[in-house]
Amino acid sequence: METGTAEATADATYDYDLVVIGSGPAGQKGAIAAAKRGERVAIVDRHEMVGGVCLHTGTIPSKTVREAILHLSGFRQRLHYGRDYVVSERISARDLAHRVQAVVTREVEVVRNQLRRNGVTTLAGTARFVDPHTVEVTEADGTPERVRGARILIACGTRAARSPQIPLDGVRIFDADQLPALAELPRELIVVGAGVIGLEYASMFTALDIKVTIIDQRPTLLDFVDRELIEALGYHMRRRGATFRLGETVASVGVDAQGRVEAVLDSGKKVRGQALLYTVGRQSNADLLNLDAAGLTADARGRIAVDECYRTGVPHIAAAGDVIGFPSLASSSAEQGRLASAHLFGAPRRATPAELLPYGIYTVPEMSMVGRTEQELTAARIPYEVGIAKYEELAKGQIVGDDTGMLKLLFDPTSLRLLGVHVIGEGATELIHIGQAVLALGGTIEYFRDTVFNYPTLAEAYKVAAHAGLNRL
Ligand SMILES: Cc1cc2nc3c(=O)[nH]c(=O)nc-3n(C[C@H](O)[C@H](O)[C@H](O)COP(=O)(O)OP(=O)(O)OC[C@H]3O[C@@H](n4cnc5c(N)ncnc54)[C@H](O)[C@@H]3O)c2cc1C
Ligand SMILES: NC(=O)c1ccc[n+]([C@@H]2O[C@H](COP(=O)([O-])OP(=O)(O)OC[C@H]3O[C@@H](n4cnc5c(N)ncnc54)[C@H](O)[C@@H]3O)[C@@H](O)[C@H]2O)c1
Repeated sequence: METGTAEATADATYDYDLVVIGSGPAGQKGAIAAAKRGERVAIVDRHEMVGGVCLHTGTIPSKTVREAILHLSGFRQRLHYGRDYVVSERISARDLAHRVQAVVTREVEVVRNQLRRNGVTTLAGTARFVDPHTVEVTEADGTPERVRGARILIACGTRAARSPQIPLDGVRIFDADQLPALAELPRELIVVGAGVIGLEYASMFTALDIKVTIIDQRPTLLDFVDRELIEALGYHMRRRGATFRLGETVASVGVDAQGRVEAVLDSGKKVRGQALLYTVGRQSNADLLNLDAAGLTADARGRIAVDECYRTGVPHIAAAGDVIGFPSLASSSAEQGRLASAHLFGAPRRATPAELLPYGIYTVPEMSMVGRTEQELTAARIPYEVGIAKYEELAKGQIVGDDTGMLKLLFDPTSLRLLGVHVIGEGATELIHIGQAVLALGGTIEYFRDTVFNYPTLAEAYKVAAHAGLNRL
């Protein structure tokens, strides 16, 4: 196996020390990490996709839409001014798209500048392997160019999974990749697939008083999330008019004679609505890479297998991000890209252990977690105690207009070591990092009891929960 910068740069037959396929979080961070070491790096992506799914159709657009909805609907102020309070009487798809466009344009600039400043060459086009060191980059006009890399990082990510039974038109029947470009908001929406994407969008739309029906073949929602949080989410969404049809599989989708979208379920039922969002998972882009030519294979779901150093079966080729599967998050993909790049150049770094990865789920209300759930601890027969703080007990909860949030600490009743943190409510995805730090450092919940937090803050929930937990012992 080739390692070390010297051998790679000494070999004049390579155009680059590293060629990166895909400019999402994994590709970007992998490319920049190598460039910072002084390597010659090229990154390949279609011109209009620089920044990846993360920037153009995934994380950034969806979180911007969420923020725009919460702002324009006056959702956060309803505790103070009543459930009918709105900031803008008519919220259109154009209002949301305008905000997405502004954020994406700015972020694309940031990504392009970062790559340029670090001397990374951007090659516009789609890459496919010709041999294990050569990729052919085909530009939009069809012109091919071949580049040779001493090392290659595959970070080609995913696209929305599609099915011939679901005739997407991007107007009435659409997937998450098409949603940010919608011309009109429906008054009622069917969401097929209650994974993270489906639930995030479904809950955002209920905040706009759009009538949402959520269908999923599984009987329960997001099994990796604390059950109390899921119950709370379901309660809030139902209160805003959402209907859940769980344990039901969608067999096909069509449009009826009245122009209404109709989802036909395996059970024979039909669910009708004005529009349908299809979010049943993601499909890897590895099928477009001609992996055979590189001596690589992907599994049935298009995922490329890697070892703990992100190396594929071909030692000079690494893979990172969604194309390697779990956990398929922008946050972890970026870190995997950095680590893969470091390993490729023989400078290994330690990865964050999986149990310390935080999850942020931007439903309304948002949820976040780190460490273990009650279900996992019970299954592993690990004794635990619980400390809960409700936002209604916090002055800041009242101030920001959230009196339904909750923070839950799970800890060892003997050693008092923190085992898990689960939060639902305003600021959950930010708050979680306090718990993550204590968990990573092997701390106990006495830390929260003995620390002075700013007042008034939502972070104070840690102290309230720690006291509540200790009182139960
Ligand atoms: C709707 C939605 C919301 C999400 N929200 C969150 C969130 O809130 N938080 C979070 O952490 N994660 C979120 N995610 C997941 C996150 O977006 C992904 O985990 C992340 O984008 C994966 O990064 P990546 O680098 O693997 O690839 P991607 O971001 O998928 O980028 C891959 C890039 O590779 C390019 N590419 C593919 N094939 C080729 C080829 N042959 N040649 C050249 N280029 C190629 C593509 O054009 C694309 O630009 C969300 C995803 C979606 C869809
Ligand atoms: N905040 C975040 O971190 C965030 C946000 C969005 C997306 N993501 C990432 O994106 C990835 C993809 O998310 P996703 O929600 O598309 O996929 P998913 O695989 O998580 O969920 C798809 C859901 O669709 C259901 N389903 C599949 N076929 C069906 C059918 N015919 N009828 C009814 N239900 C059906 C499945 O049971 C499943 O619950 C996730 O793995 C996640 O990591 C992360």
